Amino acid sequence: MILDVDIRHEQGEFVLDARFRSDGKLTALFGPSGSGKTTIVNAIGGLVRPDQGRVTVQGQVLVDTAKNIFVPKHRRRIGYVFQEGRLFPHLTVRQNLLFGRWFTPRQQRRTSFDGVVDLLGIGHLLGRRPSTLSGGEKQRTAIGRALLADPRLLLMDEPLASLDEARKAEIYPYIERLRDEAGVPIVLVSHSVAEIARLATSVVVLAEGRVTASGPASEILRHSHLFVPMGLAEAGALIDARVLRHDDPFALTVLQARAGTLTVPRLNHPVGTALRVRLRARDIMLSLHKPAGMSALNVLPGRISSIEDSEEASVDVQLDCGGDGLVARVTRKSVAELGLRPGMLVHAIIKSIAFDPEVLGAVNPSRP
Ligand SMILES: Nc1ncnc2c1ncn2[C@@H]1O[C@H](COP(=O)(O)OP(=O)(O)OP(=O)(O)O)[C@@H](O)[C@H]1O
Repeated sequence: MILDVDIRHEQGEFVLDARFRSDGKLTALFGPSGSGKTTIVNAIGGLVRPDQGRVTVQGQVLVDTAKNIFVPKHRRRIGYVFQEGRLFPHLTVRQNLLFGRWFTPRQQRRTSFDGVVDLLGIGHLLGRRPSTLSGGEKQRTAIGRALLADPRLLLMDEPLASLDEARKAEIYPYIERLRDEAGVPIVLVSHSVAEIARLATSVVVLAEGRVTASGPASEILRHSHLFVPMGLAEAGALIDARVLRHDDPFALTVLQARAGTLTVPRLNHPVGTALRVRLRARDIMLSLHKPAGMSALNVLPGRISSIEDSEEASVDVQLDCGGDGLVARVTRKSVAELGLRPGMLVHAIIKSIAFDPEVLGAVNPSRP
């Protein structure tokens, strides 16, 4: 188990009572402001000493109040990346990066300087000072500095929150590479469902100091009731696909998923690239028959696996489409009128514009 957290902690009026385990390469902590995300990150990093409980990272007990264990933060080998990179302004990028190394004894250094510089694409910035860098370049340098200390775990507390959408899109591929190549598990605090859908392998949902759900990202994101009240409109399926071919005359790309083929606006990824695609529940309609004479390009046959039991106007209908789990958010009225029930064969209709370029993340991205 990469991460095992079971803590209680009081802070003024606020009571944190959180328990979760994660084996994910990138665990996202998700929840409204004040739900306790930063407090958990700080308890893992050693900045907060919980009143009670245990924190274990990669098998090492960092906190166990029952045994009076509290490993001080400088002995935890946990890297931190904050919202605003916190680089040293008077040092160059190279010196900032090397600063990360000073605290790691030479014989424990496993990460290569050149490898990190290459992974984060910051070789051309080494002689510059932080004041001359863009927000995204600063964050890549801050990530590099944390990685060069050979951390057991990397904590990222809203590292992209201060960046605009364009800068975020620029940095996502680097975080994906970090997740897939660097071998250092990551805990990421995020408010953004789109960001989590793109980056997370596991998700822990928090509300008022408690864990309301946790598990693999593909499972958690499929259930909109887990996201109330923040992300109802954002819930959806995450499925794996590959670029099958490009249809240049029409500026389209065809993807192959287990569920079938999906046509999306032209992507720049080469044929064969593995992608993670998010299909939002609200963007999917259901039909009993294979539709004819309509403009939607994506129609996937599937079987209803379950229908949410709810008093609300809309409900989640979970589908199994050739082994891919999809979810459609439809009105309860439609469920009644179409006579939808588990086991039934239906067609999920998805408009190609429902594919959101920002969440089409490469699973094993090529070097940008
Ligand atoms: N030192 C402190 N003393 C008293 N209360 C605190 C202290 N630090 C945090 N809190 C309270 O603890 C609660 C949880 O804070 P925390 O920063 O963990 O939330 P969060 O989920 O990270 O929020 P955000 O998304 O806004 O960063 C909040 O109600 C906050 O006001």
